[in-house]
Amino acid sequence: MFSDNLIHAIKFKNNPTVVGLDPRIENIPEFIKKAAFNKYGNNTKGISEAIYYFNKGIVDAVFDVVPAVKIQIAFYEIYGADGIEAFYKTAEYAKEKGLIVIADVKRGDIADVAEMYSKAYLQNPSIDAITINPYMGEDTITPYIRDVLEYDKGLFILVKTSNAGSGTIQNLKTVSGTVYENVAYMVDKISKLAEGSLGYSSIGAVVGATYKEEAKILRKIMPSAIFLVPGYGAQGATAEDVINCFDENNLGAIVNSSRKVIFAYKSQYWKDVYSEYEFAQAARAEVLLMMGMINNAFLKRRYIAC
Ligand SMILES: O=c1ccn([C@@H]2O[C@H](COP(=O)(O)O)[C@@H](O)[C@H]2O)c(=O)[nH]1
Repeated sequence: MFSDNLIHAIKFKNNPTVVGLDPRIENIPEFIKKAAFNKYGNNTKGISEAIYYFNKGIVDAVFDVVPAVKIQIAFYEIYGADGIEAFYKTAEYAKEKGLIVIADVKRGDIADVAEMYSKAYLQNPSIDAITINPYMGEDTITPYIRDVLEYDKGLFILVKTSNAGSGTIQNLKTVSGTVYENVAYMVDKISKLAEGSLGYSSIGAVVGATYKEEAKILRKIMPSAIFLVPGYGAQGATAEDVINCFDENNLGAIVNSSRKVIFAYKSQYWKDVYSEYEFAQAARAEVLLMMGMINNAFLKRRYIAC
């Protein structure tokens, strides 16, 4: 089952971090762009080849230390069919390297249309899980639930997102709590349908790392949901901020970092250590640092509790 596989991978690697493959062409090393553009031209094909080559380097550098990658489809869609090809080639490559592949597609539409989106991703052998937007209502997520069970895949439902403006809608108060709490109650109910042998569900929630207090509330409302936690690093959240997303066993969450990891070679911290030719080693160093920070935060939490 998806949730069992994810929990096993997190335990095996002792690492709950996920590398986000959100390639921005302007940040990809010049030597990669030069090679791809010389071969295919500075067009959607050349850019998509550069992206794929870059992603491959990142995957090769981190596959043994992280359980999963999250691929944000927007960075591929922008390059049309060539970009989509790079998206699927990246997913296939990551899968070949034994990684769990999360496609961050944030779909949401009426049920008839959702059925198409659901099949498009959840039937694909290279994709293990997707993100969806539930804000059109419970009926719109039913097709995904069916496919999660049929194809043994995972689902991460947006509950409380990491962006600064998420409160304008998600924090609105209703007679039964905030909007995001109500969505969490719905996710909790649905997640019971897909619980694995380790007590975690293949139907999880997206909870932003940038909302520490909300995460504490949400952890209680959805005890068996695995949280996909974006917002670490580039959006400002730290290991201390994500700790509330984890349960008392230090499980139940995976923390994503995209820009901060994949473009680490350009950062203030690593730029004097790694050259652009060593972009992948820099990403590995950043991810190991993140892993260390989160594992330290677990120790600190236990120490304080004693
Ligand atoms: O609430 C959300 C949901 C998804 N995301 C996605 O996570 C990454 C964040 O990238 P960083 O570079 O680490 O900031 C990106 O793919 C978003 O689409 C999110 O940020 N917040």
